[in-house]
Amino acid sequence: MTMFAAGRKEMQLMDQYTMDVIGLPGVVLMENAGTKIAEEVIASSPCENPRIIVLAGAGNNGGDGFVIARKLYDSGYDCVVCFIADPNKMKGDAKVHFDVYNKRGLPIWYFHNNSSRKLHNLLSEADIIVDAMLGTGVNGPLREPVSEIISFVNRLKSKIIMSVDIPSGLNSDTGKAVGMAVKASKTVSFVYPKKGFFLLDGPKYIGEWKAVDISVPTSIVENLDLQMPKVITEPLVKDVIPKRPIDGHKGTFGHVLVLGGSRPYVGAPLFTAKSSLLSGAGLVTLAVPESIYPMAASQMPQALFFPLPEKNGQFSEHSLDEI
Ligand SMILES: NC(=O)C1=CN([C@@H]2O[C@H](COP(=O)(O)OP(=O)(O)OC[C@H]3O[C@@H](n4cnc5c(N)ncnc54)[C@H](O)[C@@H]3O)[C@@H](O)[C@H]2O)[C@@H](O)CC1
Ligand SMILES: [K+]
Repeated sequence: MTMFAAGRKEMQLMDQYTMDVIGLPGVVLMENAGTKIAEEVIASSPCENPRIIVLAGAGNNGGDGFVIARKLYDSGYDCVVCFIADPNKMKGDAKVHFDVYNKRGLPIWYFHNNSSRKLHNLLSEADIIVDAMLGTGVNGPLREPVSEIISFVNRLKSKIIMSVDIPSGLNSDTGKAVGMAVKASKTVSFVYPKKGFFLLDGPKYIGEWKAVDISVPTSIVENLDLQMPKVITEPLVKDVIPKRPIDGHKGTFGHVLVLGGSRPYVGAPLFTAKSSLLSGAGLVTLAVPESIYPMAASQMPQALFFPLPEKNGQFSEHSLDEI
């Protein structure tokens, strides 16, 4: 499967198509999303009975958090949701899962202005922190209490911090962390990794990343003609590099001519020739100004050499005739 890097818009279009055209409701996607993350949390568990805290916001990322906590609870884990927003702001699919969680009477703790110390204690005692505060819907500089909570989470040592879809605070399109973002040890993203994982601040925040299927079919990319950058993965590289015939030899894998260098710049043609051989070329010929030929040849005996006429340490016009 081709791995694309998706932006916020593309994810919205794919989710919407799955719901409106295919007919799979958003609450089902959220159930799938939460189930997949709960499996990842269990697989990453550092001990037999980890204490798990799920930080949940009021949007759909927080809705995922409620599913994750319910699944973990039902699998026998010690898990509590810390809800960091105003419950009255919950709506849509997230509200459905918030209500399900509460009707089950599962553990929840509501963060409020004077409860920072209690939250710090809860976080300090946790083995795993699941970050479901903000997802692709983050907009503008972080507001309180999210920024205070993120700065505390980032100061904690030796915890597993798993971000749901994207580290809270990171922009999924640009990779910009406006002020700050959660420094995740692992980010588990839905359908595709987000473009922001690979841009600007992204690589500093995402930790290890993984994309999981939530029943949004990837064929939608073609149906909607979405244009997204490809992520260079091992399967993609294997697909792109031609297969080497079993009876192949140096004559079958192509012959690269490296033309370059001058008296002060000997390294560039040598690096290019070495890279060519490492990339699979059968033969490499280095055409260099004749005065640097002895030095270049001593560095790379595996290449063929073609010294060319020079003037003041650079190719002269007579080189053209030889080439
Ligand atoms: N059906 C769907 O659309 C699905 C969505 N999913 C989840 O939904 C997420 C996107 O959900 P939403 O679009 O609801 O957005 P988010 O949940 O990412 O963010 C919206 C919430 O963040 C708050 N917020 C935004 N900017 C803020 C800031 N600068 N400071 C403080 N608070 C801020 C908003 O007040 C709102 O409560 C995805 O990342 C993914 O986790 C998944 O459940 C899969 C299915
Ligand atoms: K998140």
